[in-house]
Amino acid sequence: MTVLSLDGVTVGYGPTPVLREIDLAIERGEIVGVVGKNGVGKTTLMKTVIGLLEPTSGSITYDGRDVTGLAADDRARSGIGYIPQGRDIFPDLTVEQNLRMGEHVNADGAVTRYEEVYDLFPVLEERAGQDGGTLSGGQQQMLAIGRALVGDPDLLLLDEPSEGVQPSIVDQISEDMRAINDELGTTVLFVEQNLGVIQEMADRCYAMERGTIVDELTSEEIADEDAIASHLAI
Ligand SMILES: Nc1ncnc2c1ncn2[C@@H]1O[C@H](COP(=O)(O)OP(=O)(O)OP(=O)(O)O)[C@@H](O)[C@H]1O
Repeated sequence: MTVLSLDGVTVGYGPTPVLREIDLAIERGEIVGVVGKNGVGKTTLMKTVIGLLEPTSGSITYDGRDVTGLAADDRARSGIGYIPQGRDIFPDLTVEQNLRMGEHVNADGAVTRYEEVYDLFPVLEERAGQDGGTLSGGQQQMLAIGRALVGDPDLLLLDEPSEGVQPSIVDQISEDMRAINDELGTTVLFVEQNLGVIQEMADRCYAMERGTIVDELTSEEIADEDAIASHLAI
């Protein structure tokens, strides 16, 4: 079943479009990557899906419902979680307080997943009383993922999870995302430039250039470094 589709979406920050005529479809349970060099519009795509930018034309369907005009907070409550580039955790709040922030997007009666978050990331339980700003980059990324999971999303959007994370932890983040997908059934759409993360996480990828989708890569093509390298900033 298709959980998210964009049909002919054109959007920008002013009169000039940054994304033009974007078509994509994500099936329930998939992990789909978006690759492309700096400035092609990957973050803009994420912001459009979560409702921070309104398309000038085209439509967005989530869970069988047209959400093109739906406000960002309503989209979050309907199950779209977002982990922004740079994570945006609250450095002066404790780990636990940061996680509690995730509850604010919950619809009344939604399950909050503290136990599952602490099972996935035991370090967050160990450091529950510590300020978020004292965690390493990788732990902050775990906290940002945990905060989004507390909101009980069906679809999780993740913007450059490997950025600012030391190489030894980067693999761990990819494995954690696969575990979240497997165990919680969460569908994932992520932006990434790190080849290893893309190869570890993605079932398939969309490749972007200058505001449009120019290619779709299968898992076989993702495994072939030469096929994917032209879409990355390396
Ligand atoms: N707030 C904004 N106002 C105006 N233009 C913006 C804004 N944010 C991004 N842009 C422009 O939109 C285009 C796409 O930017 P976007 O951040 O979506 O790219 P990206 O592929 O995510 O890049 P990166 O890999 O560097 O994060 C760029 O030309 C950028 O200058």
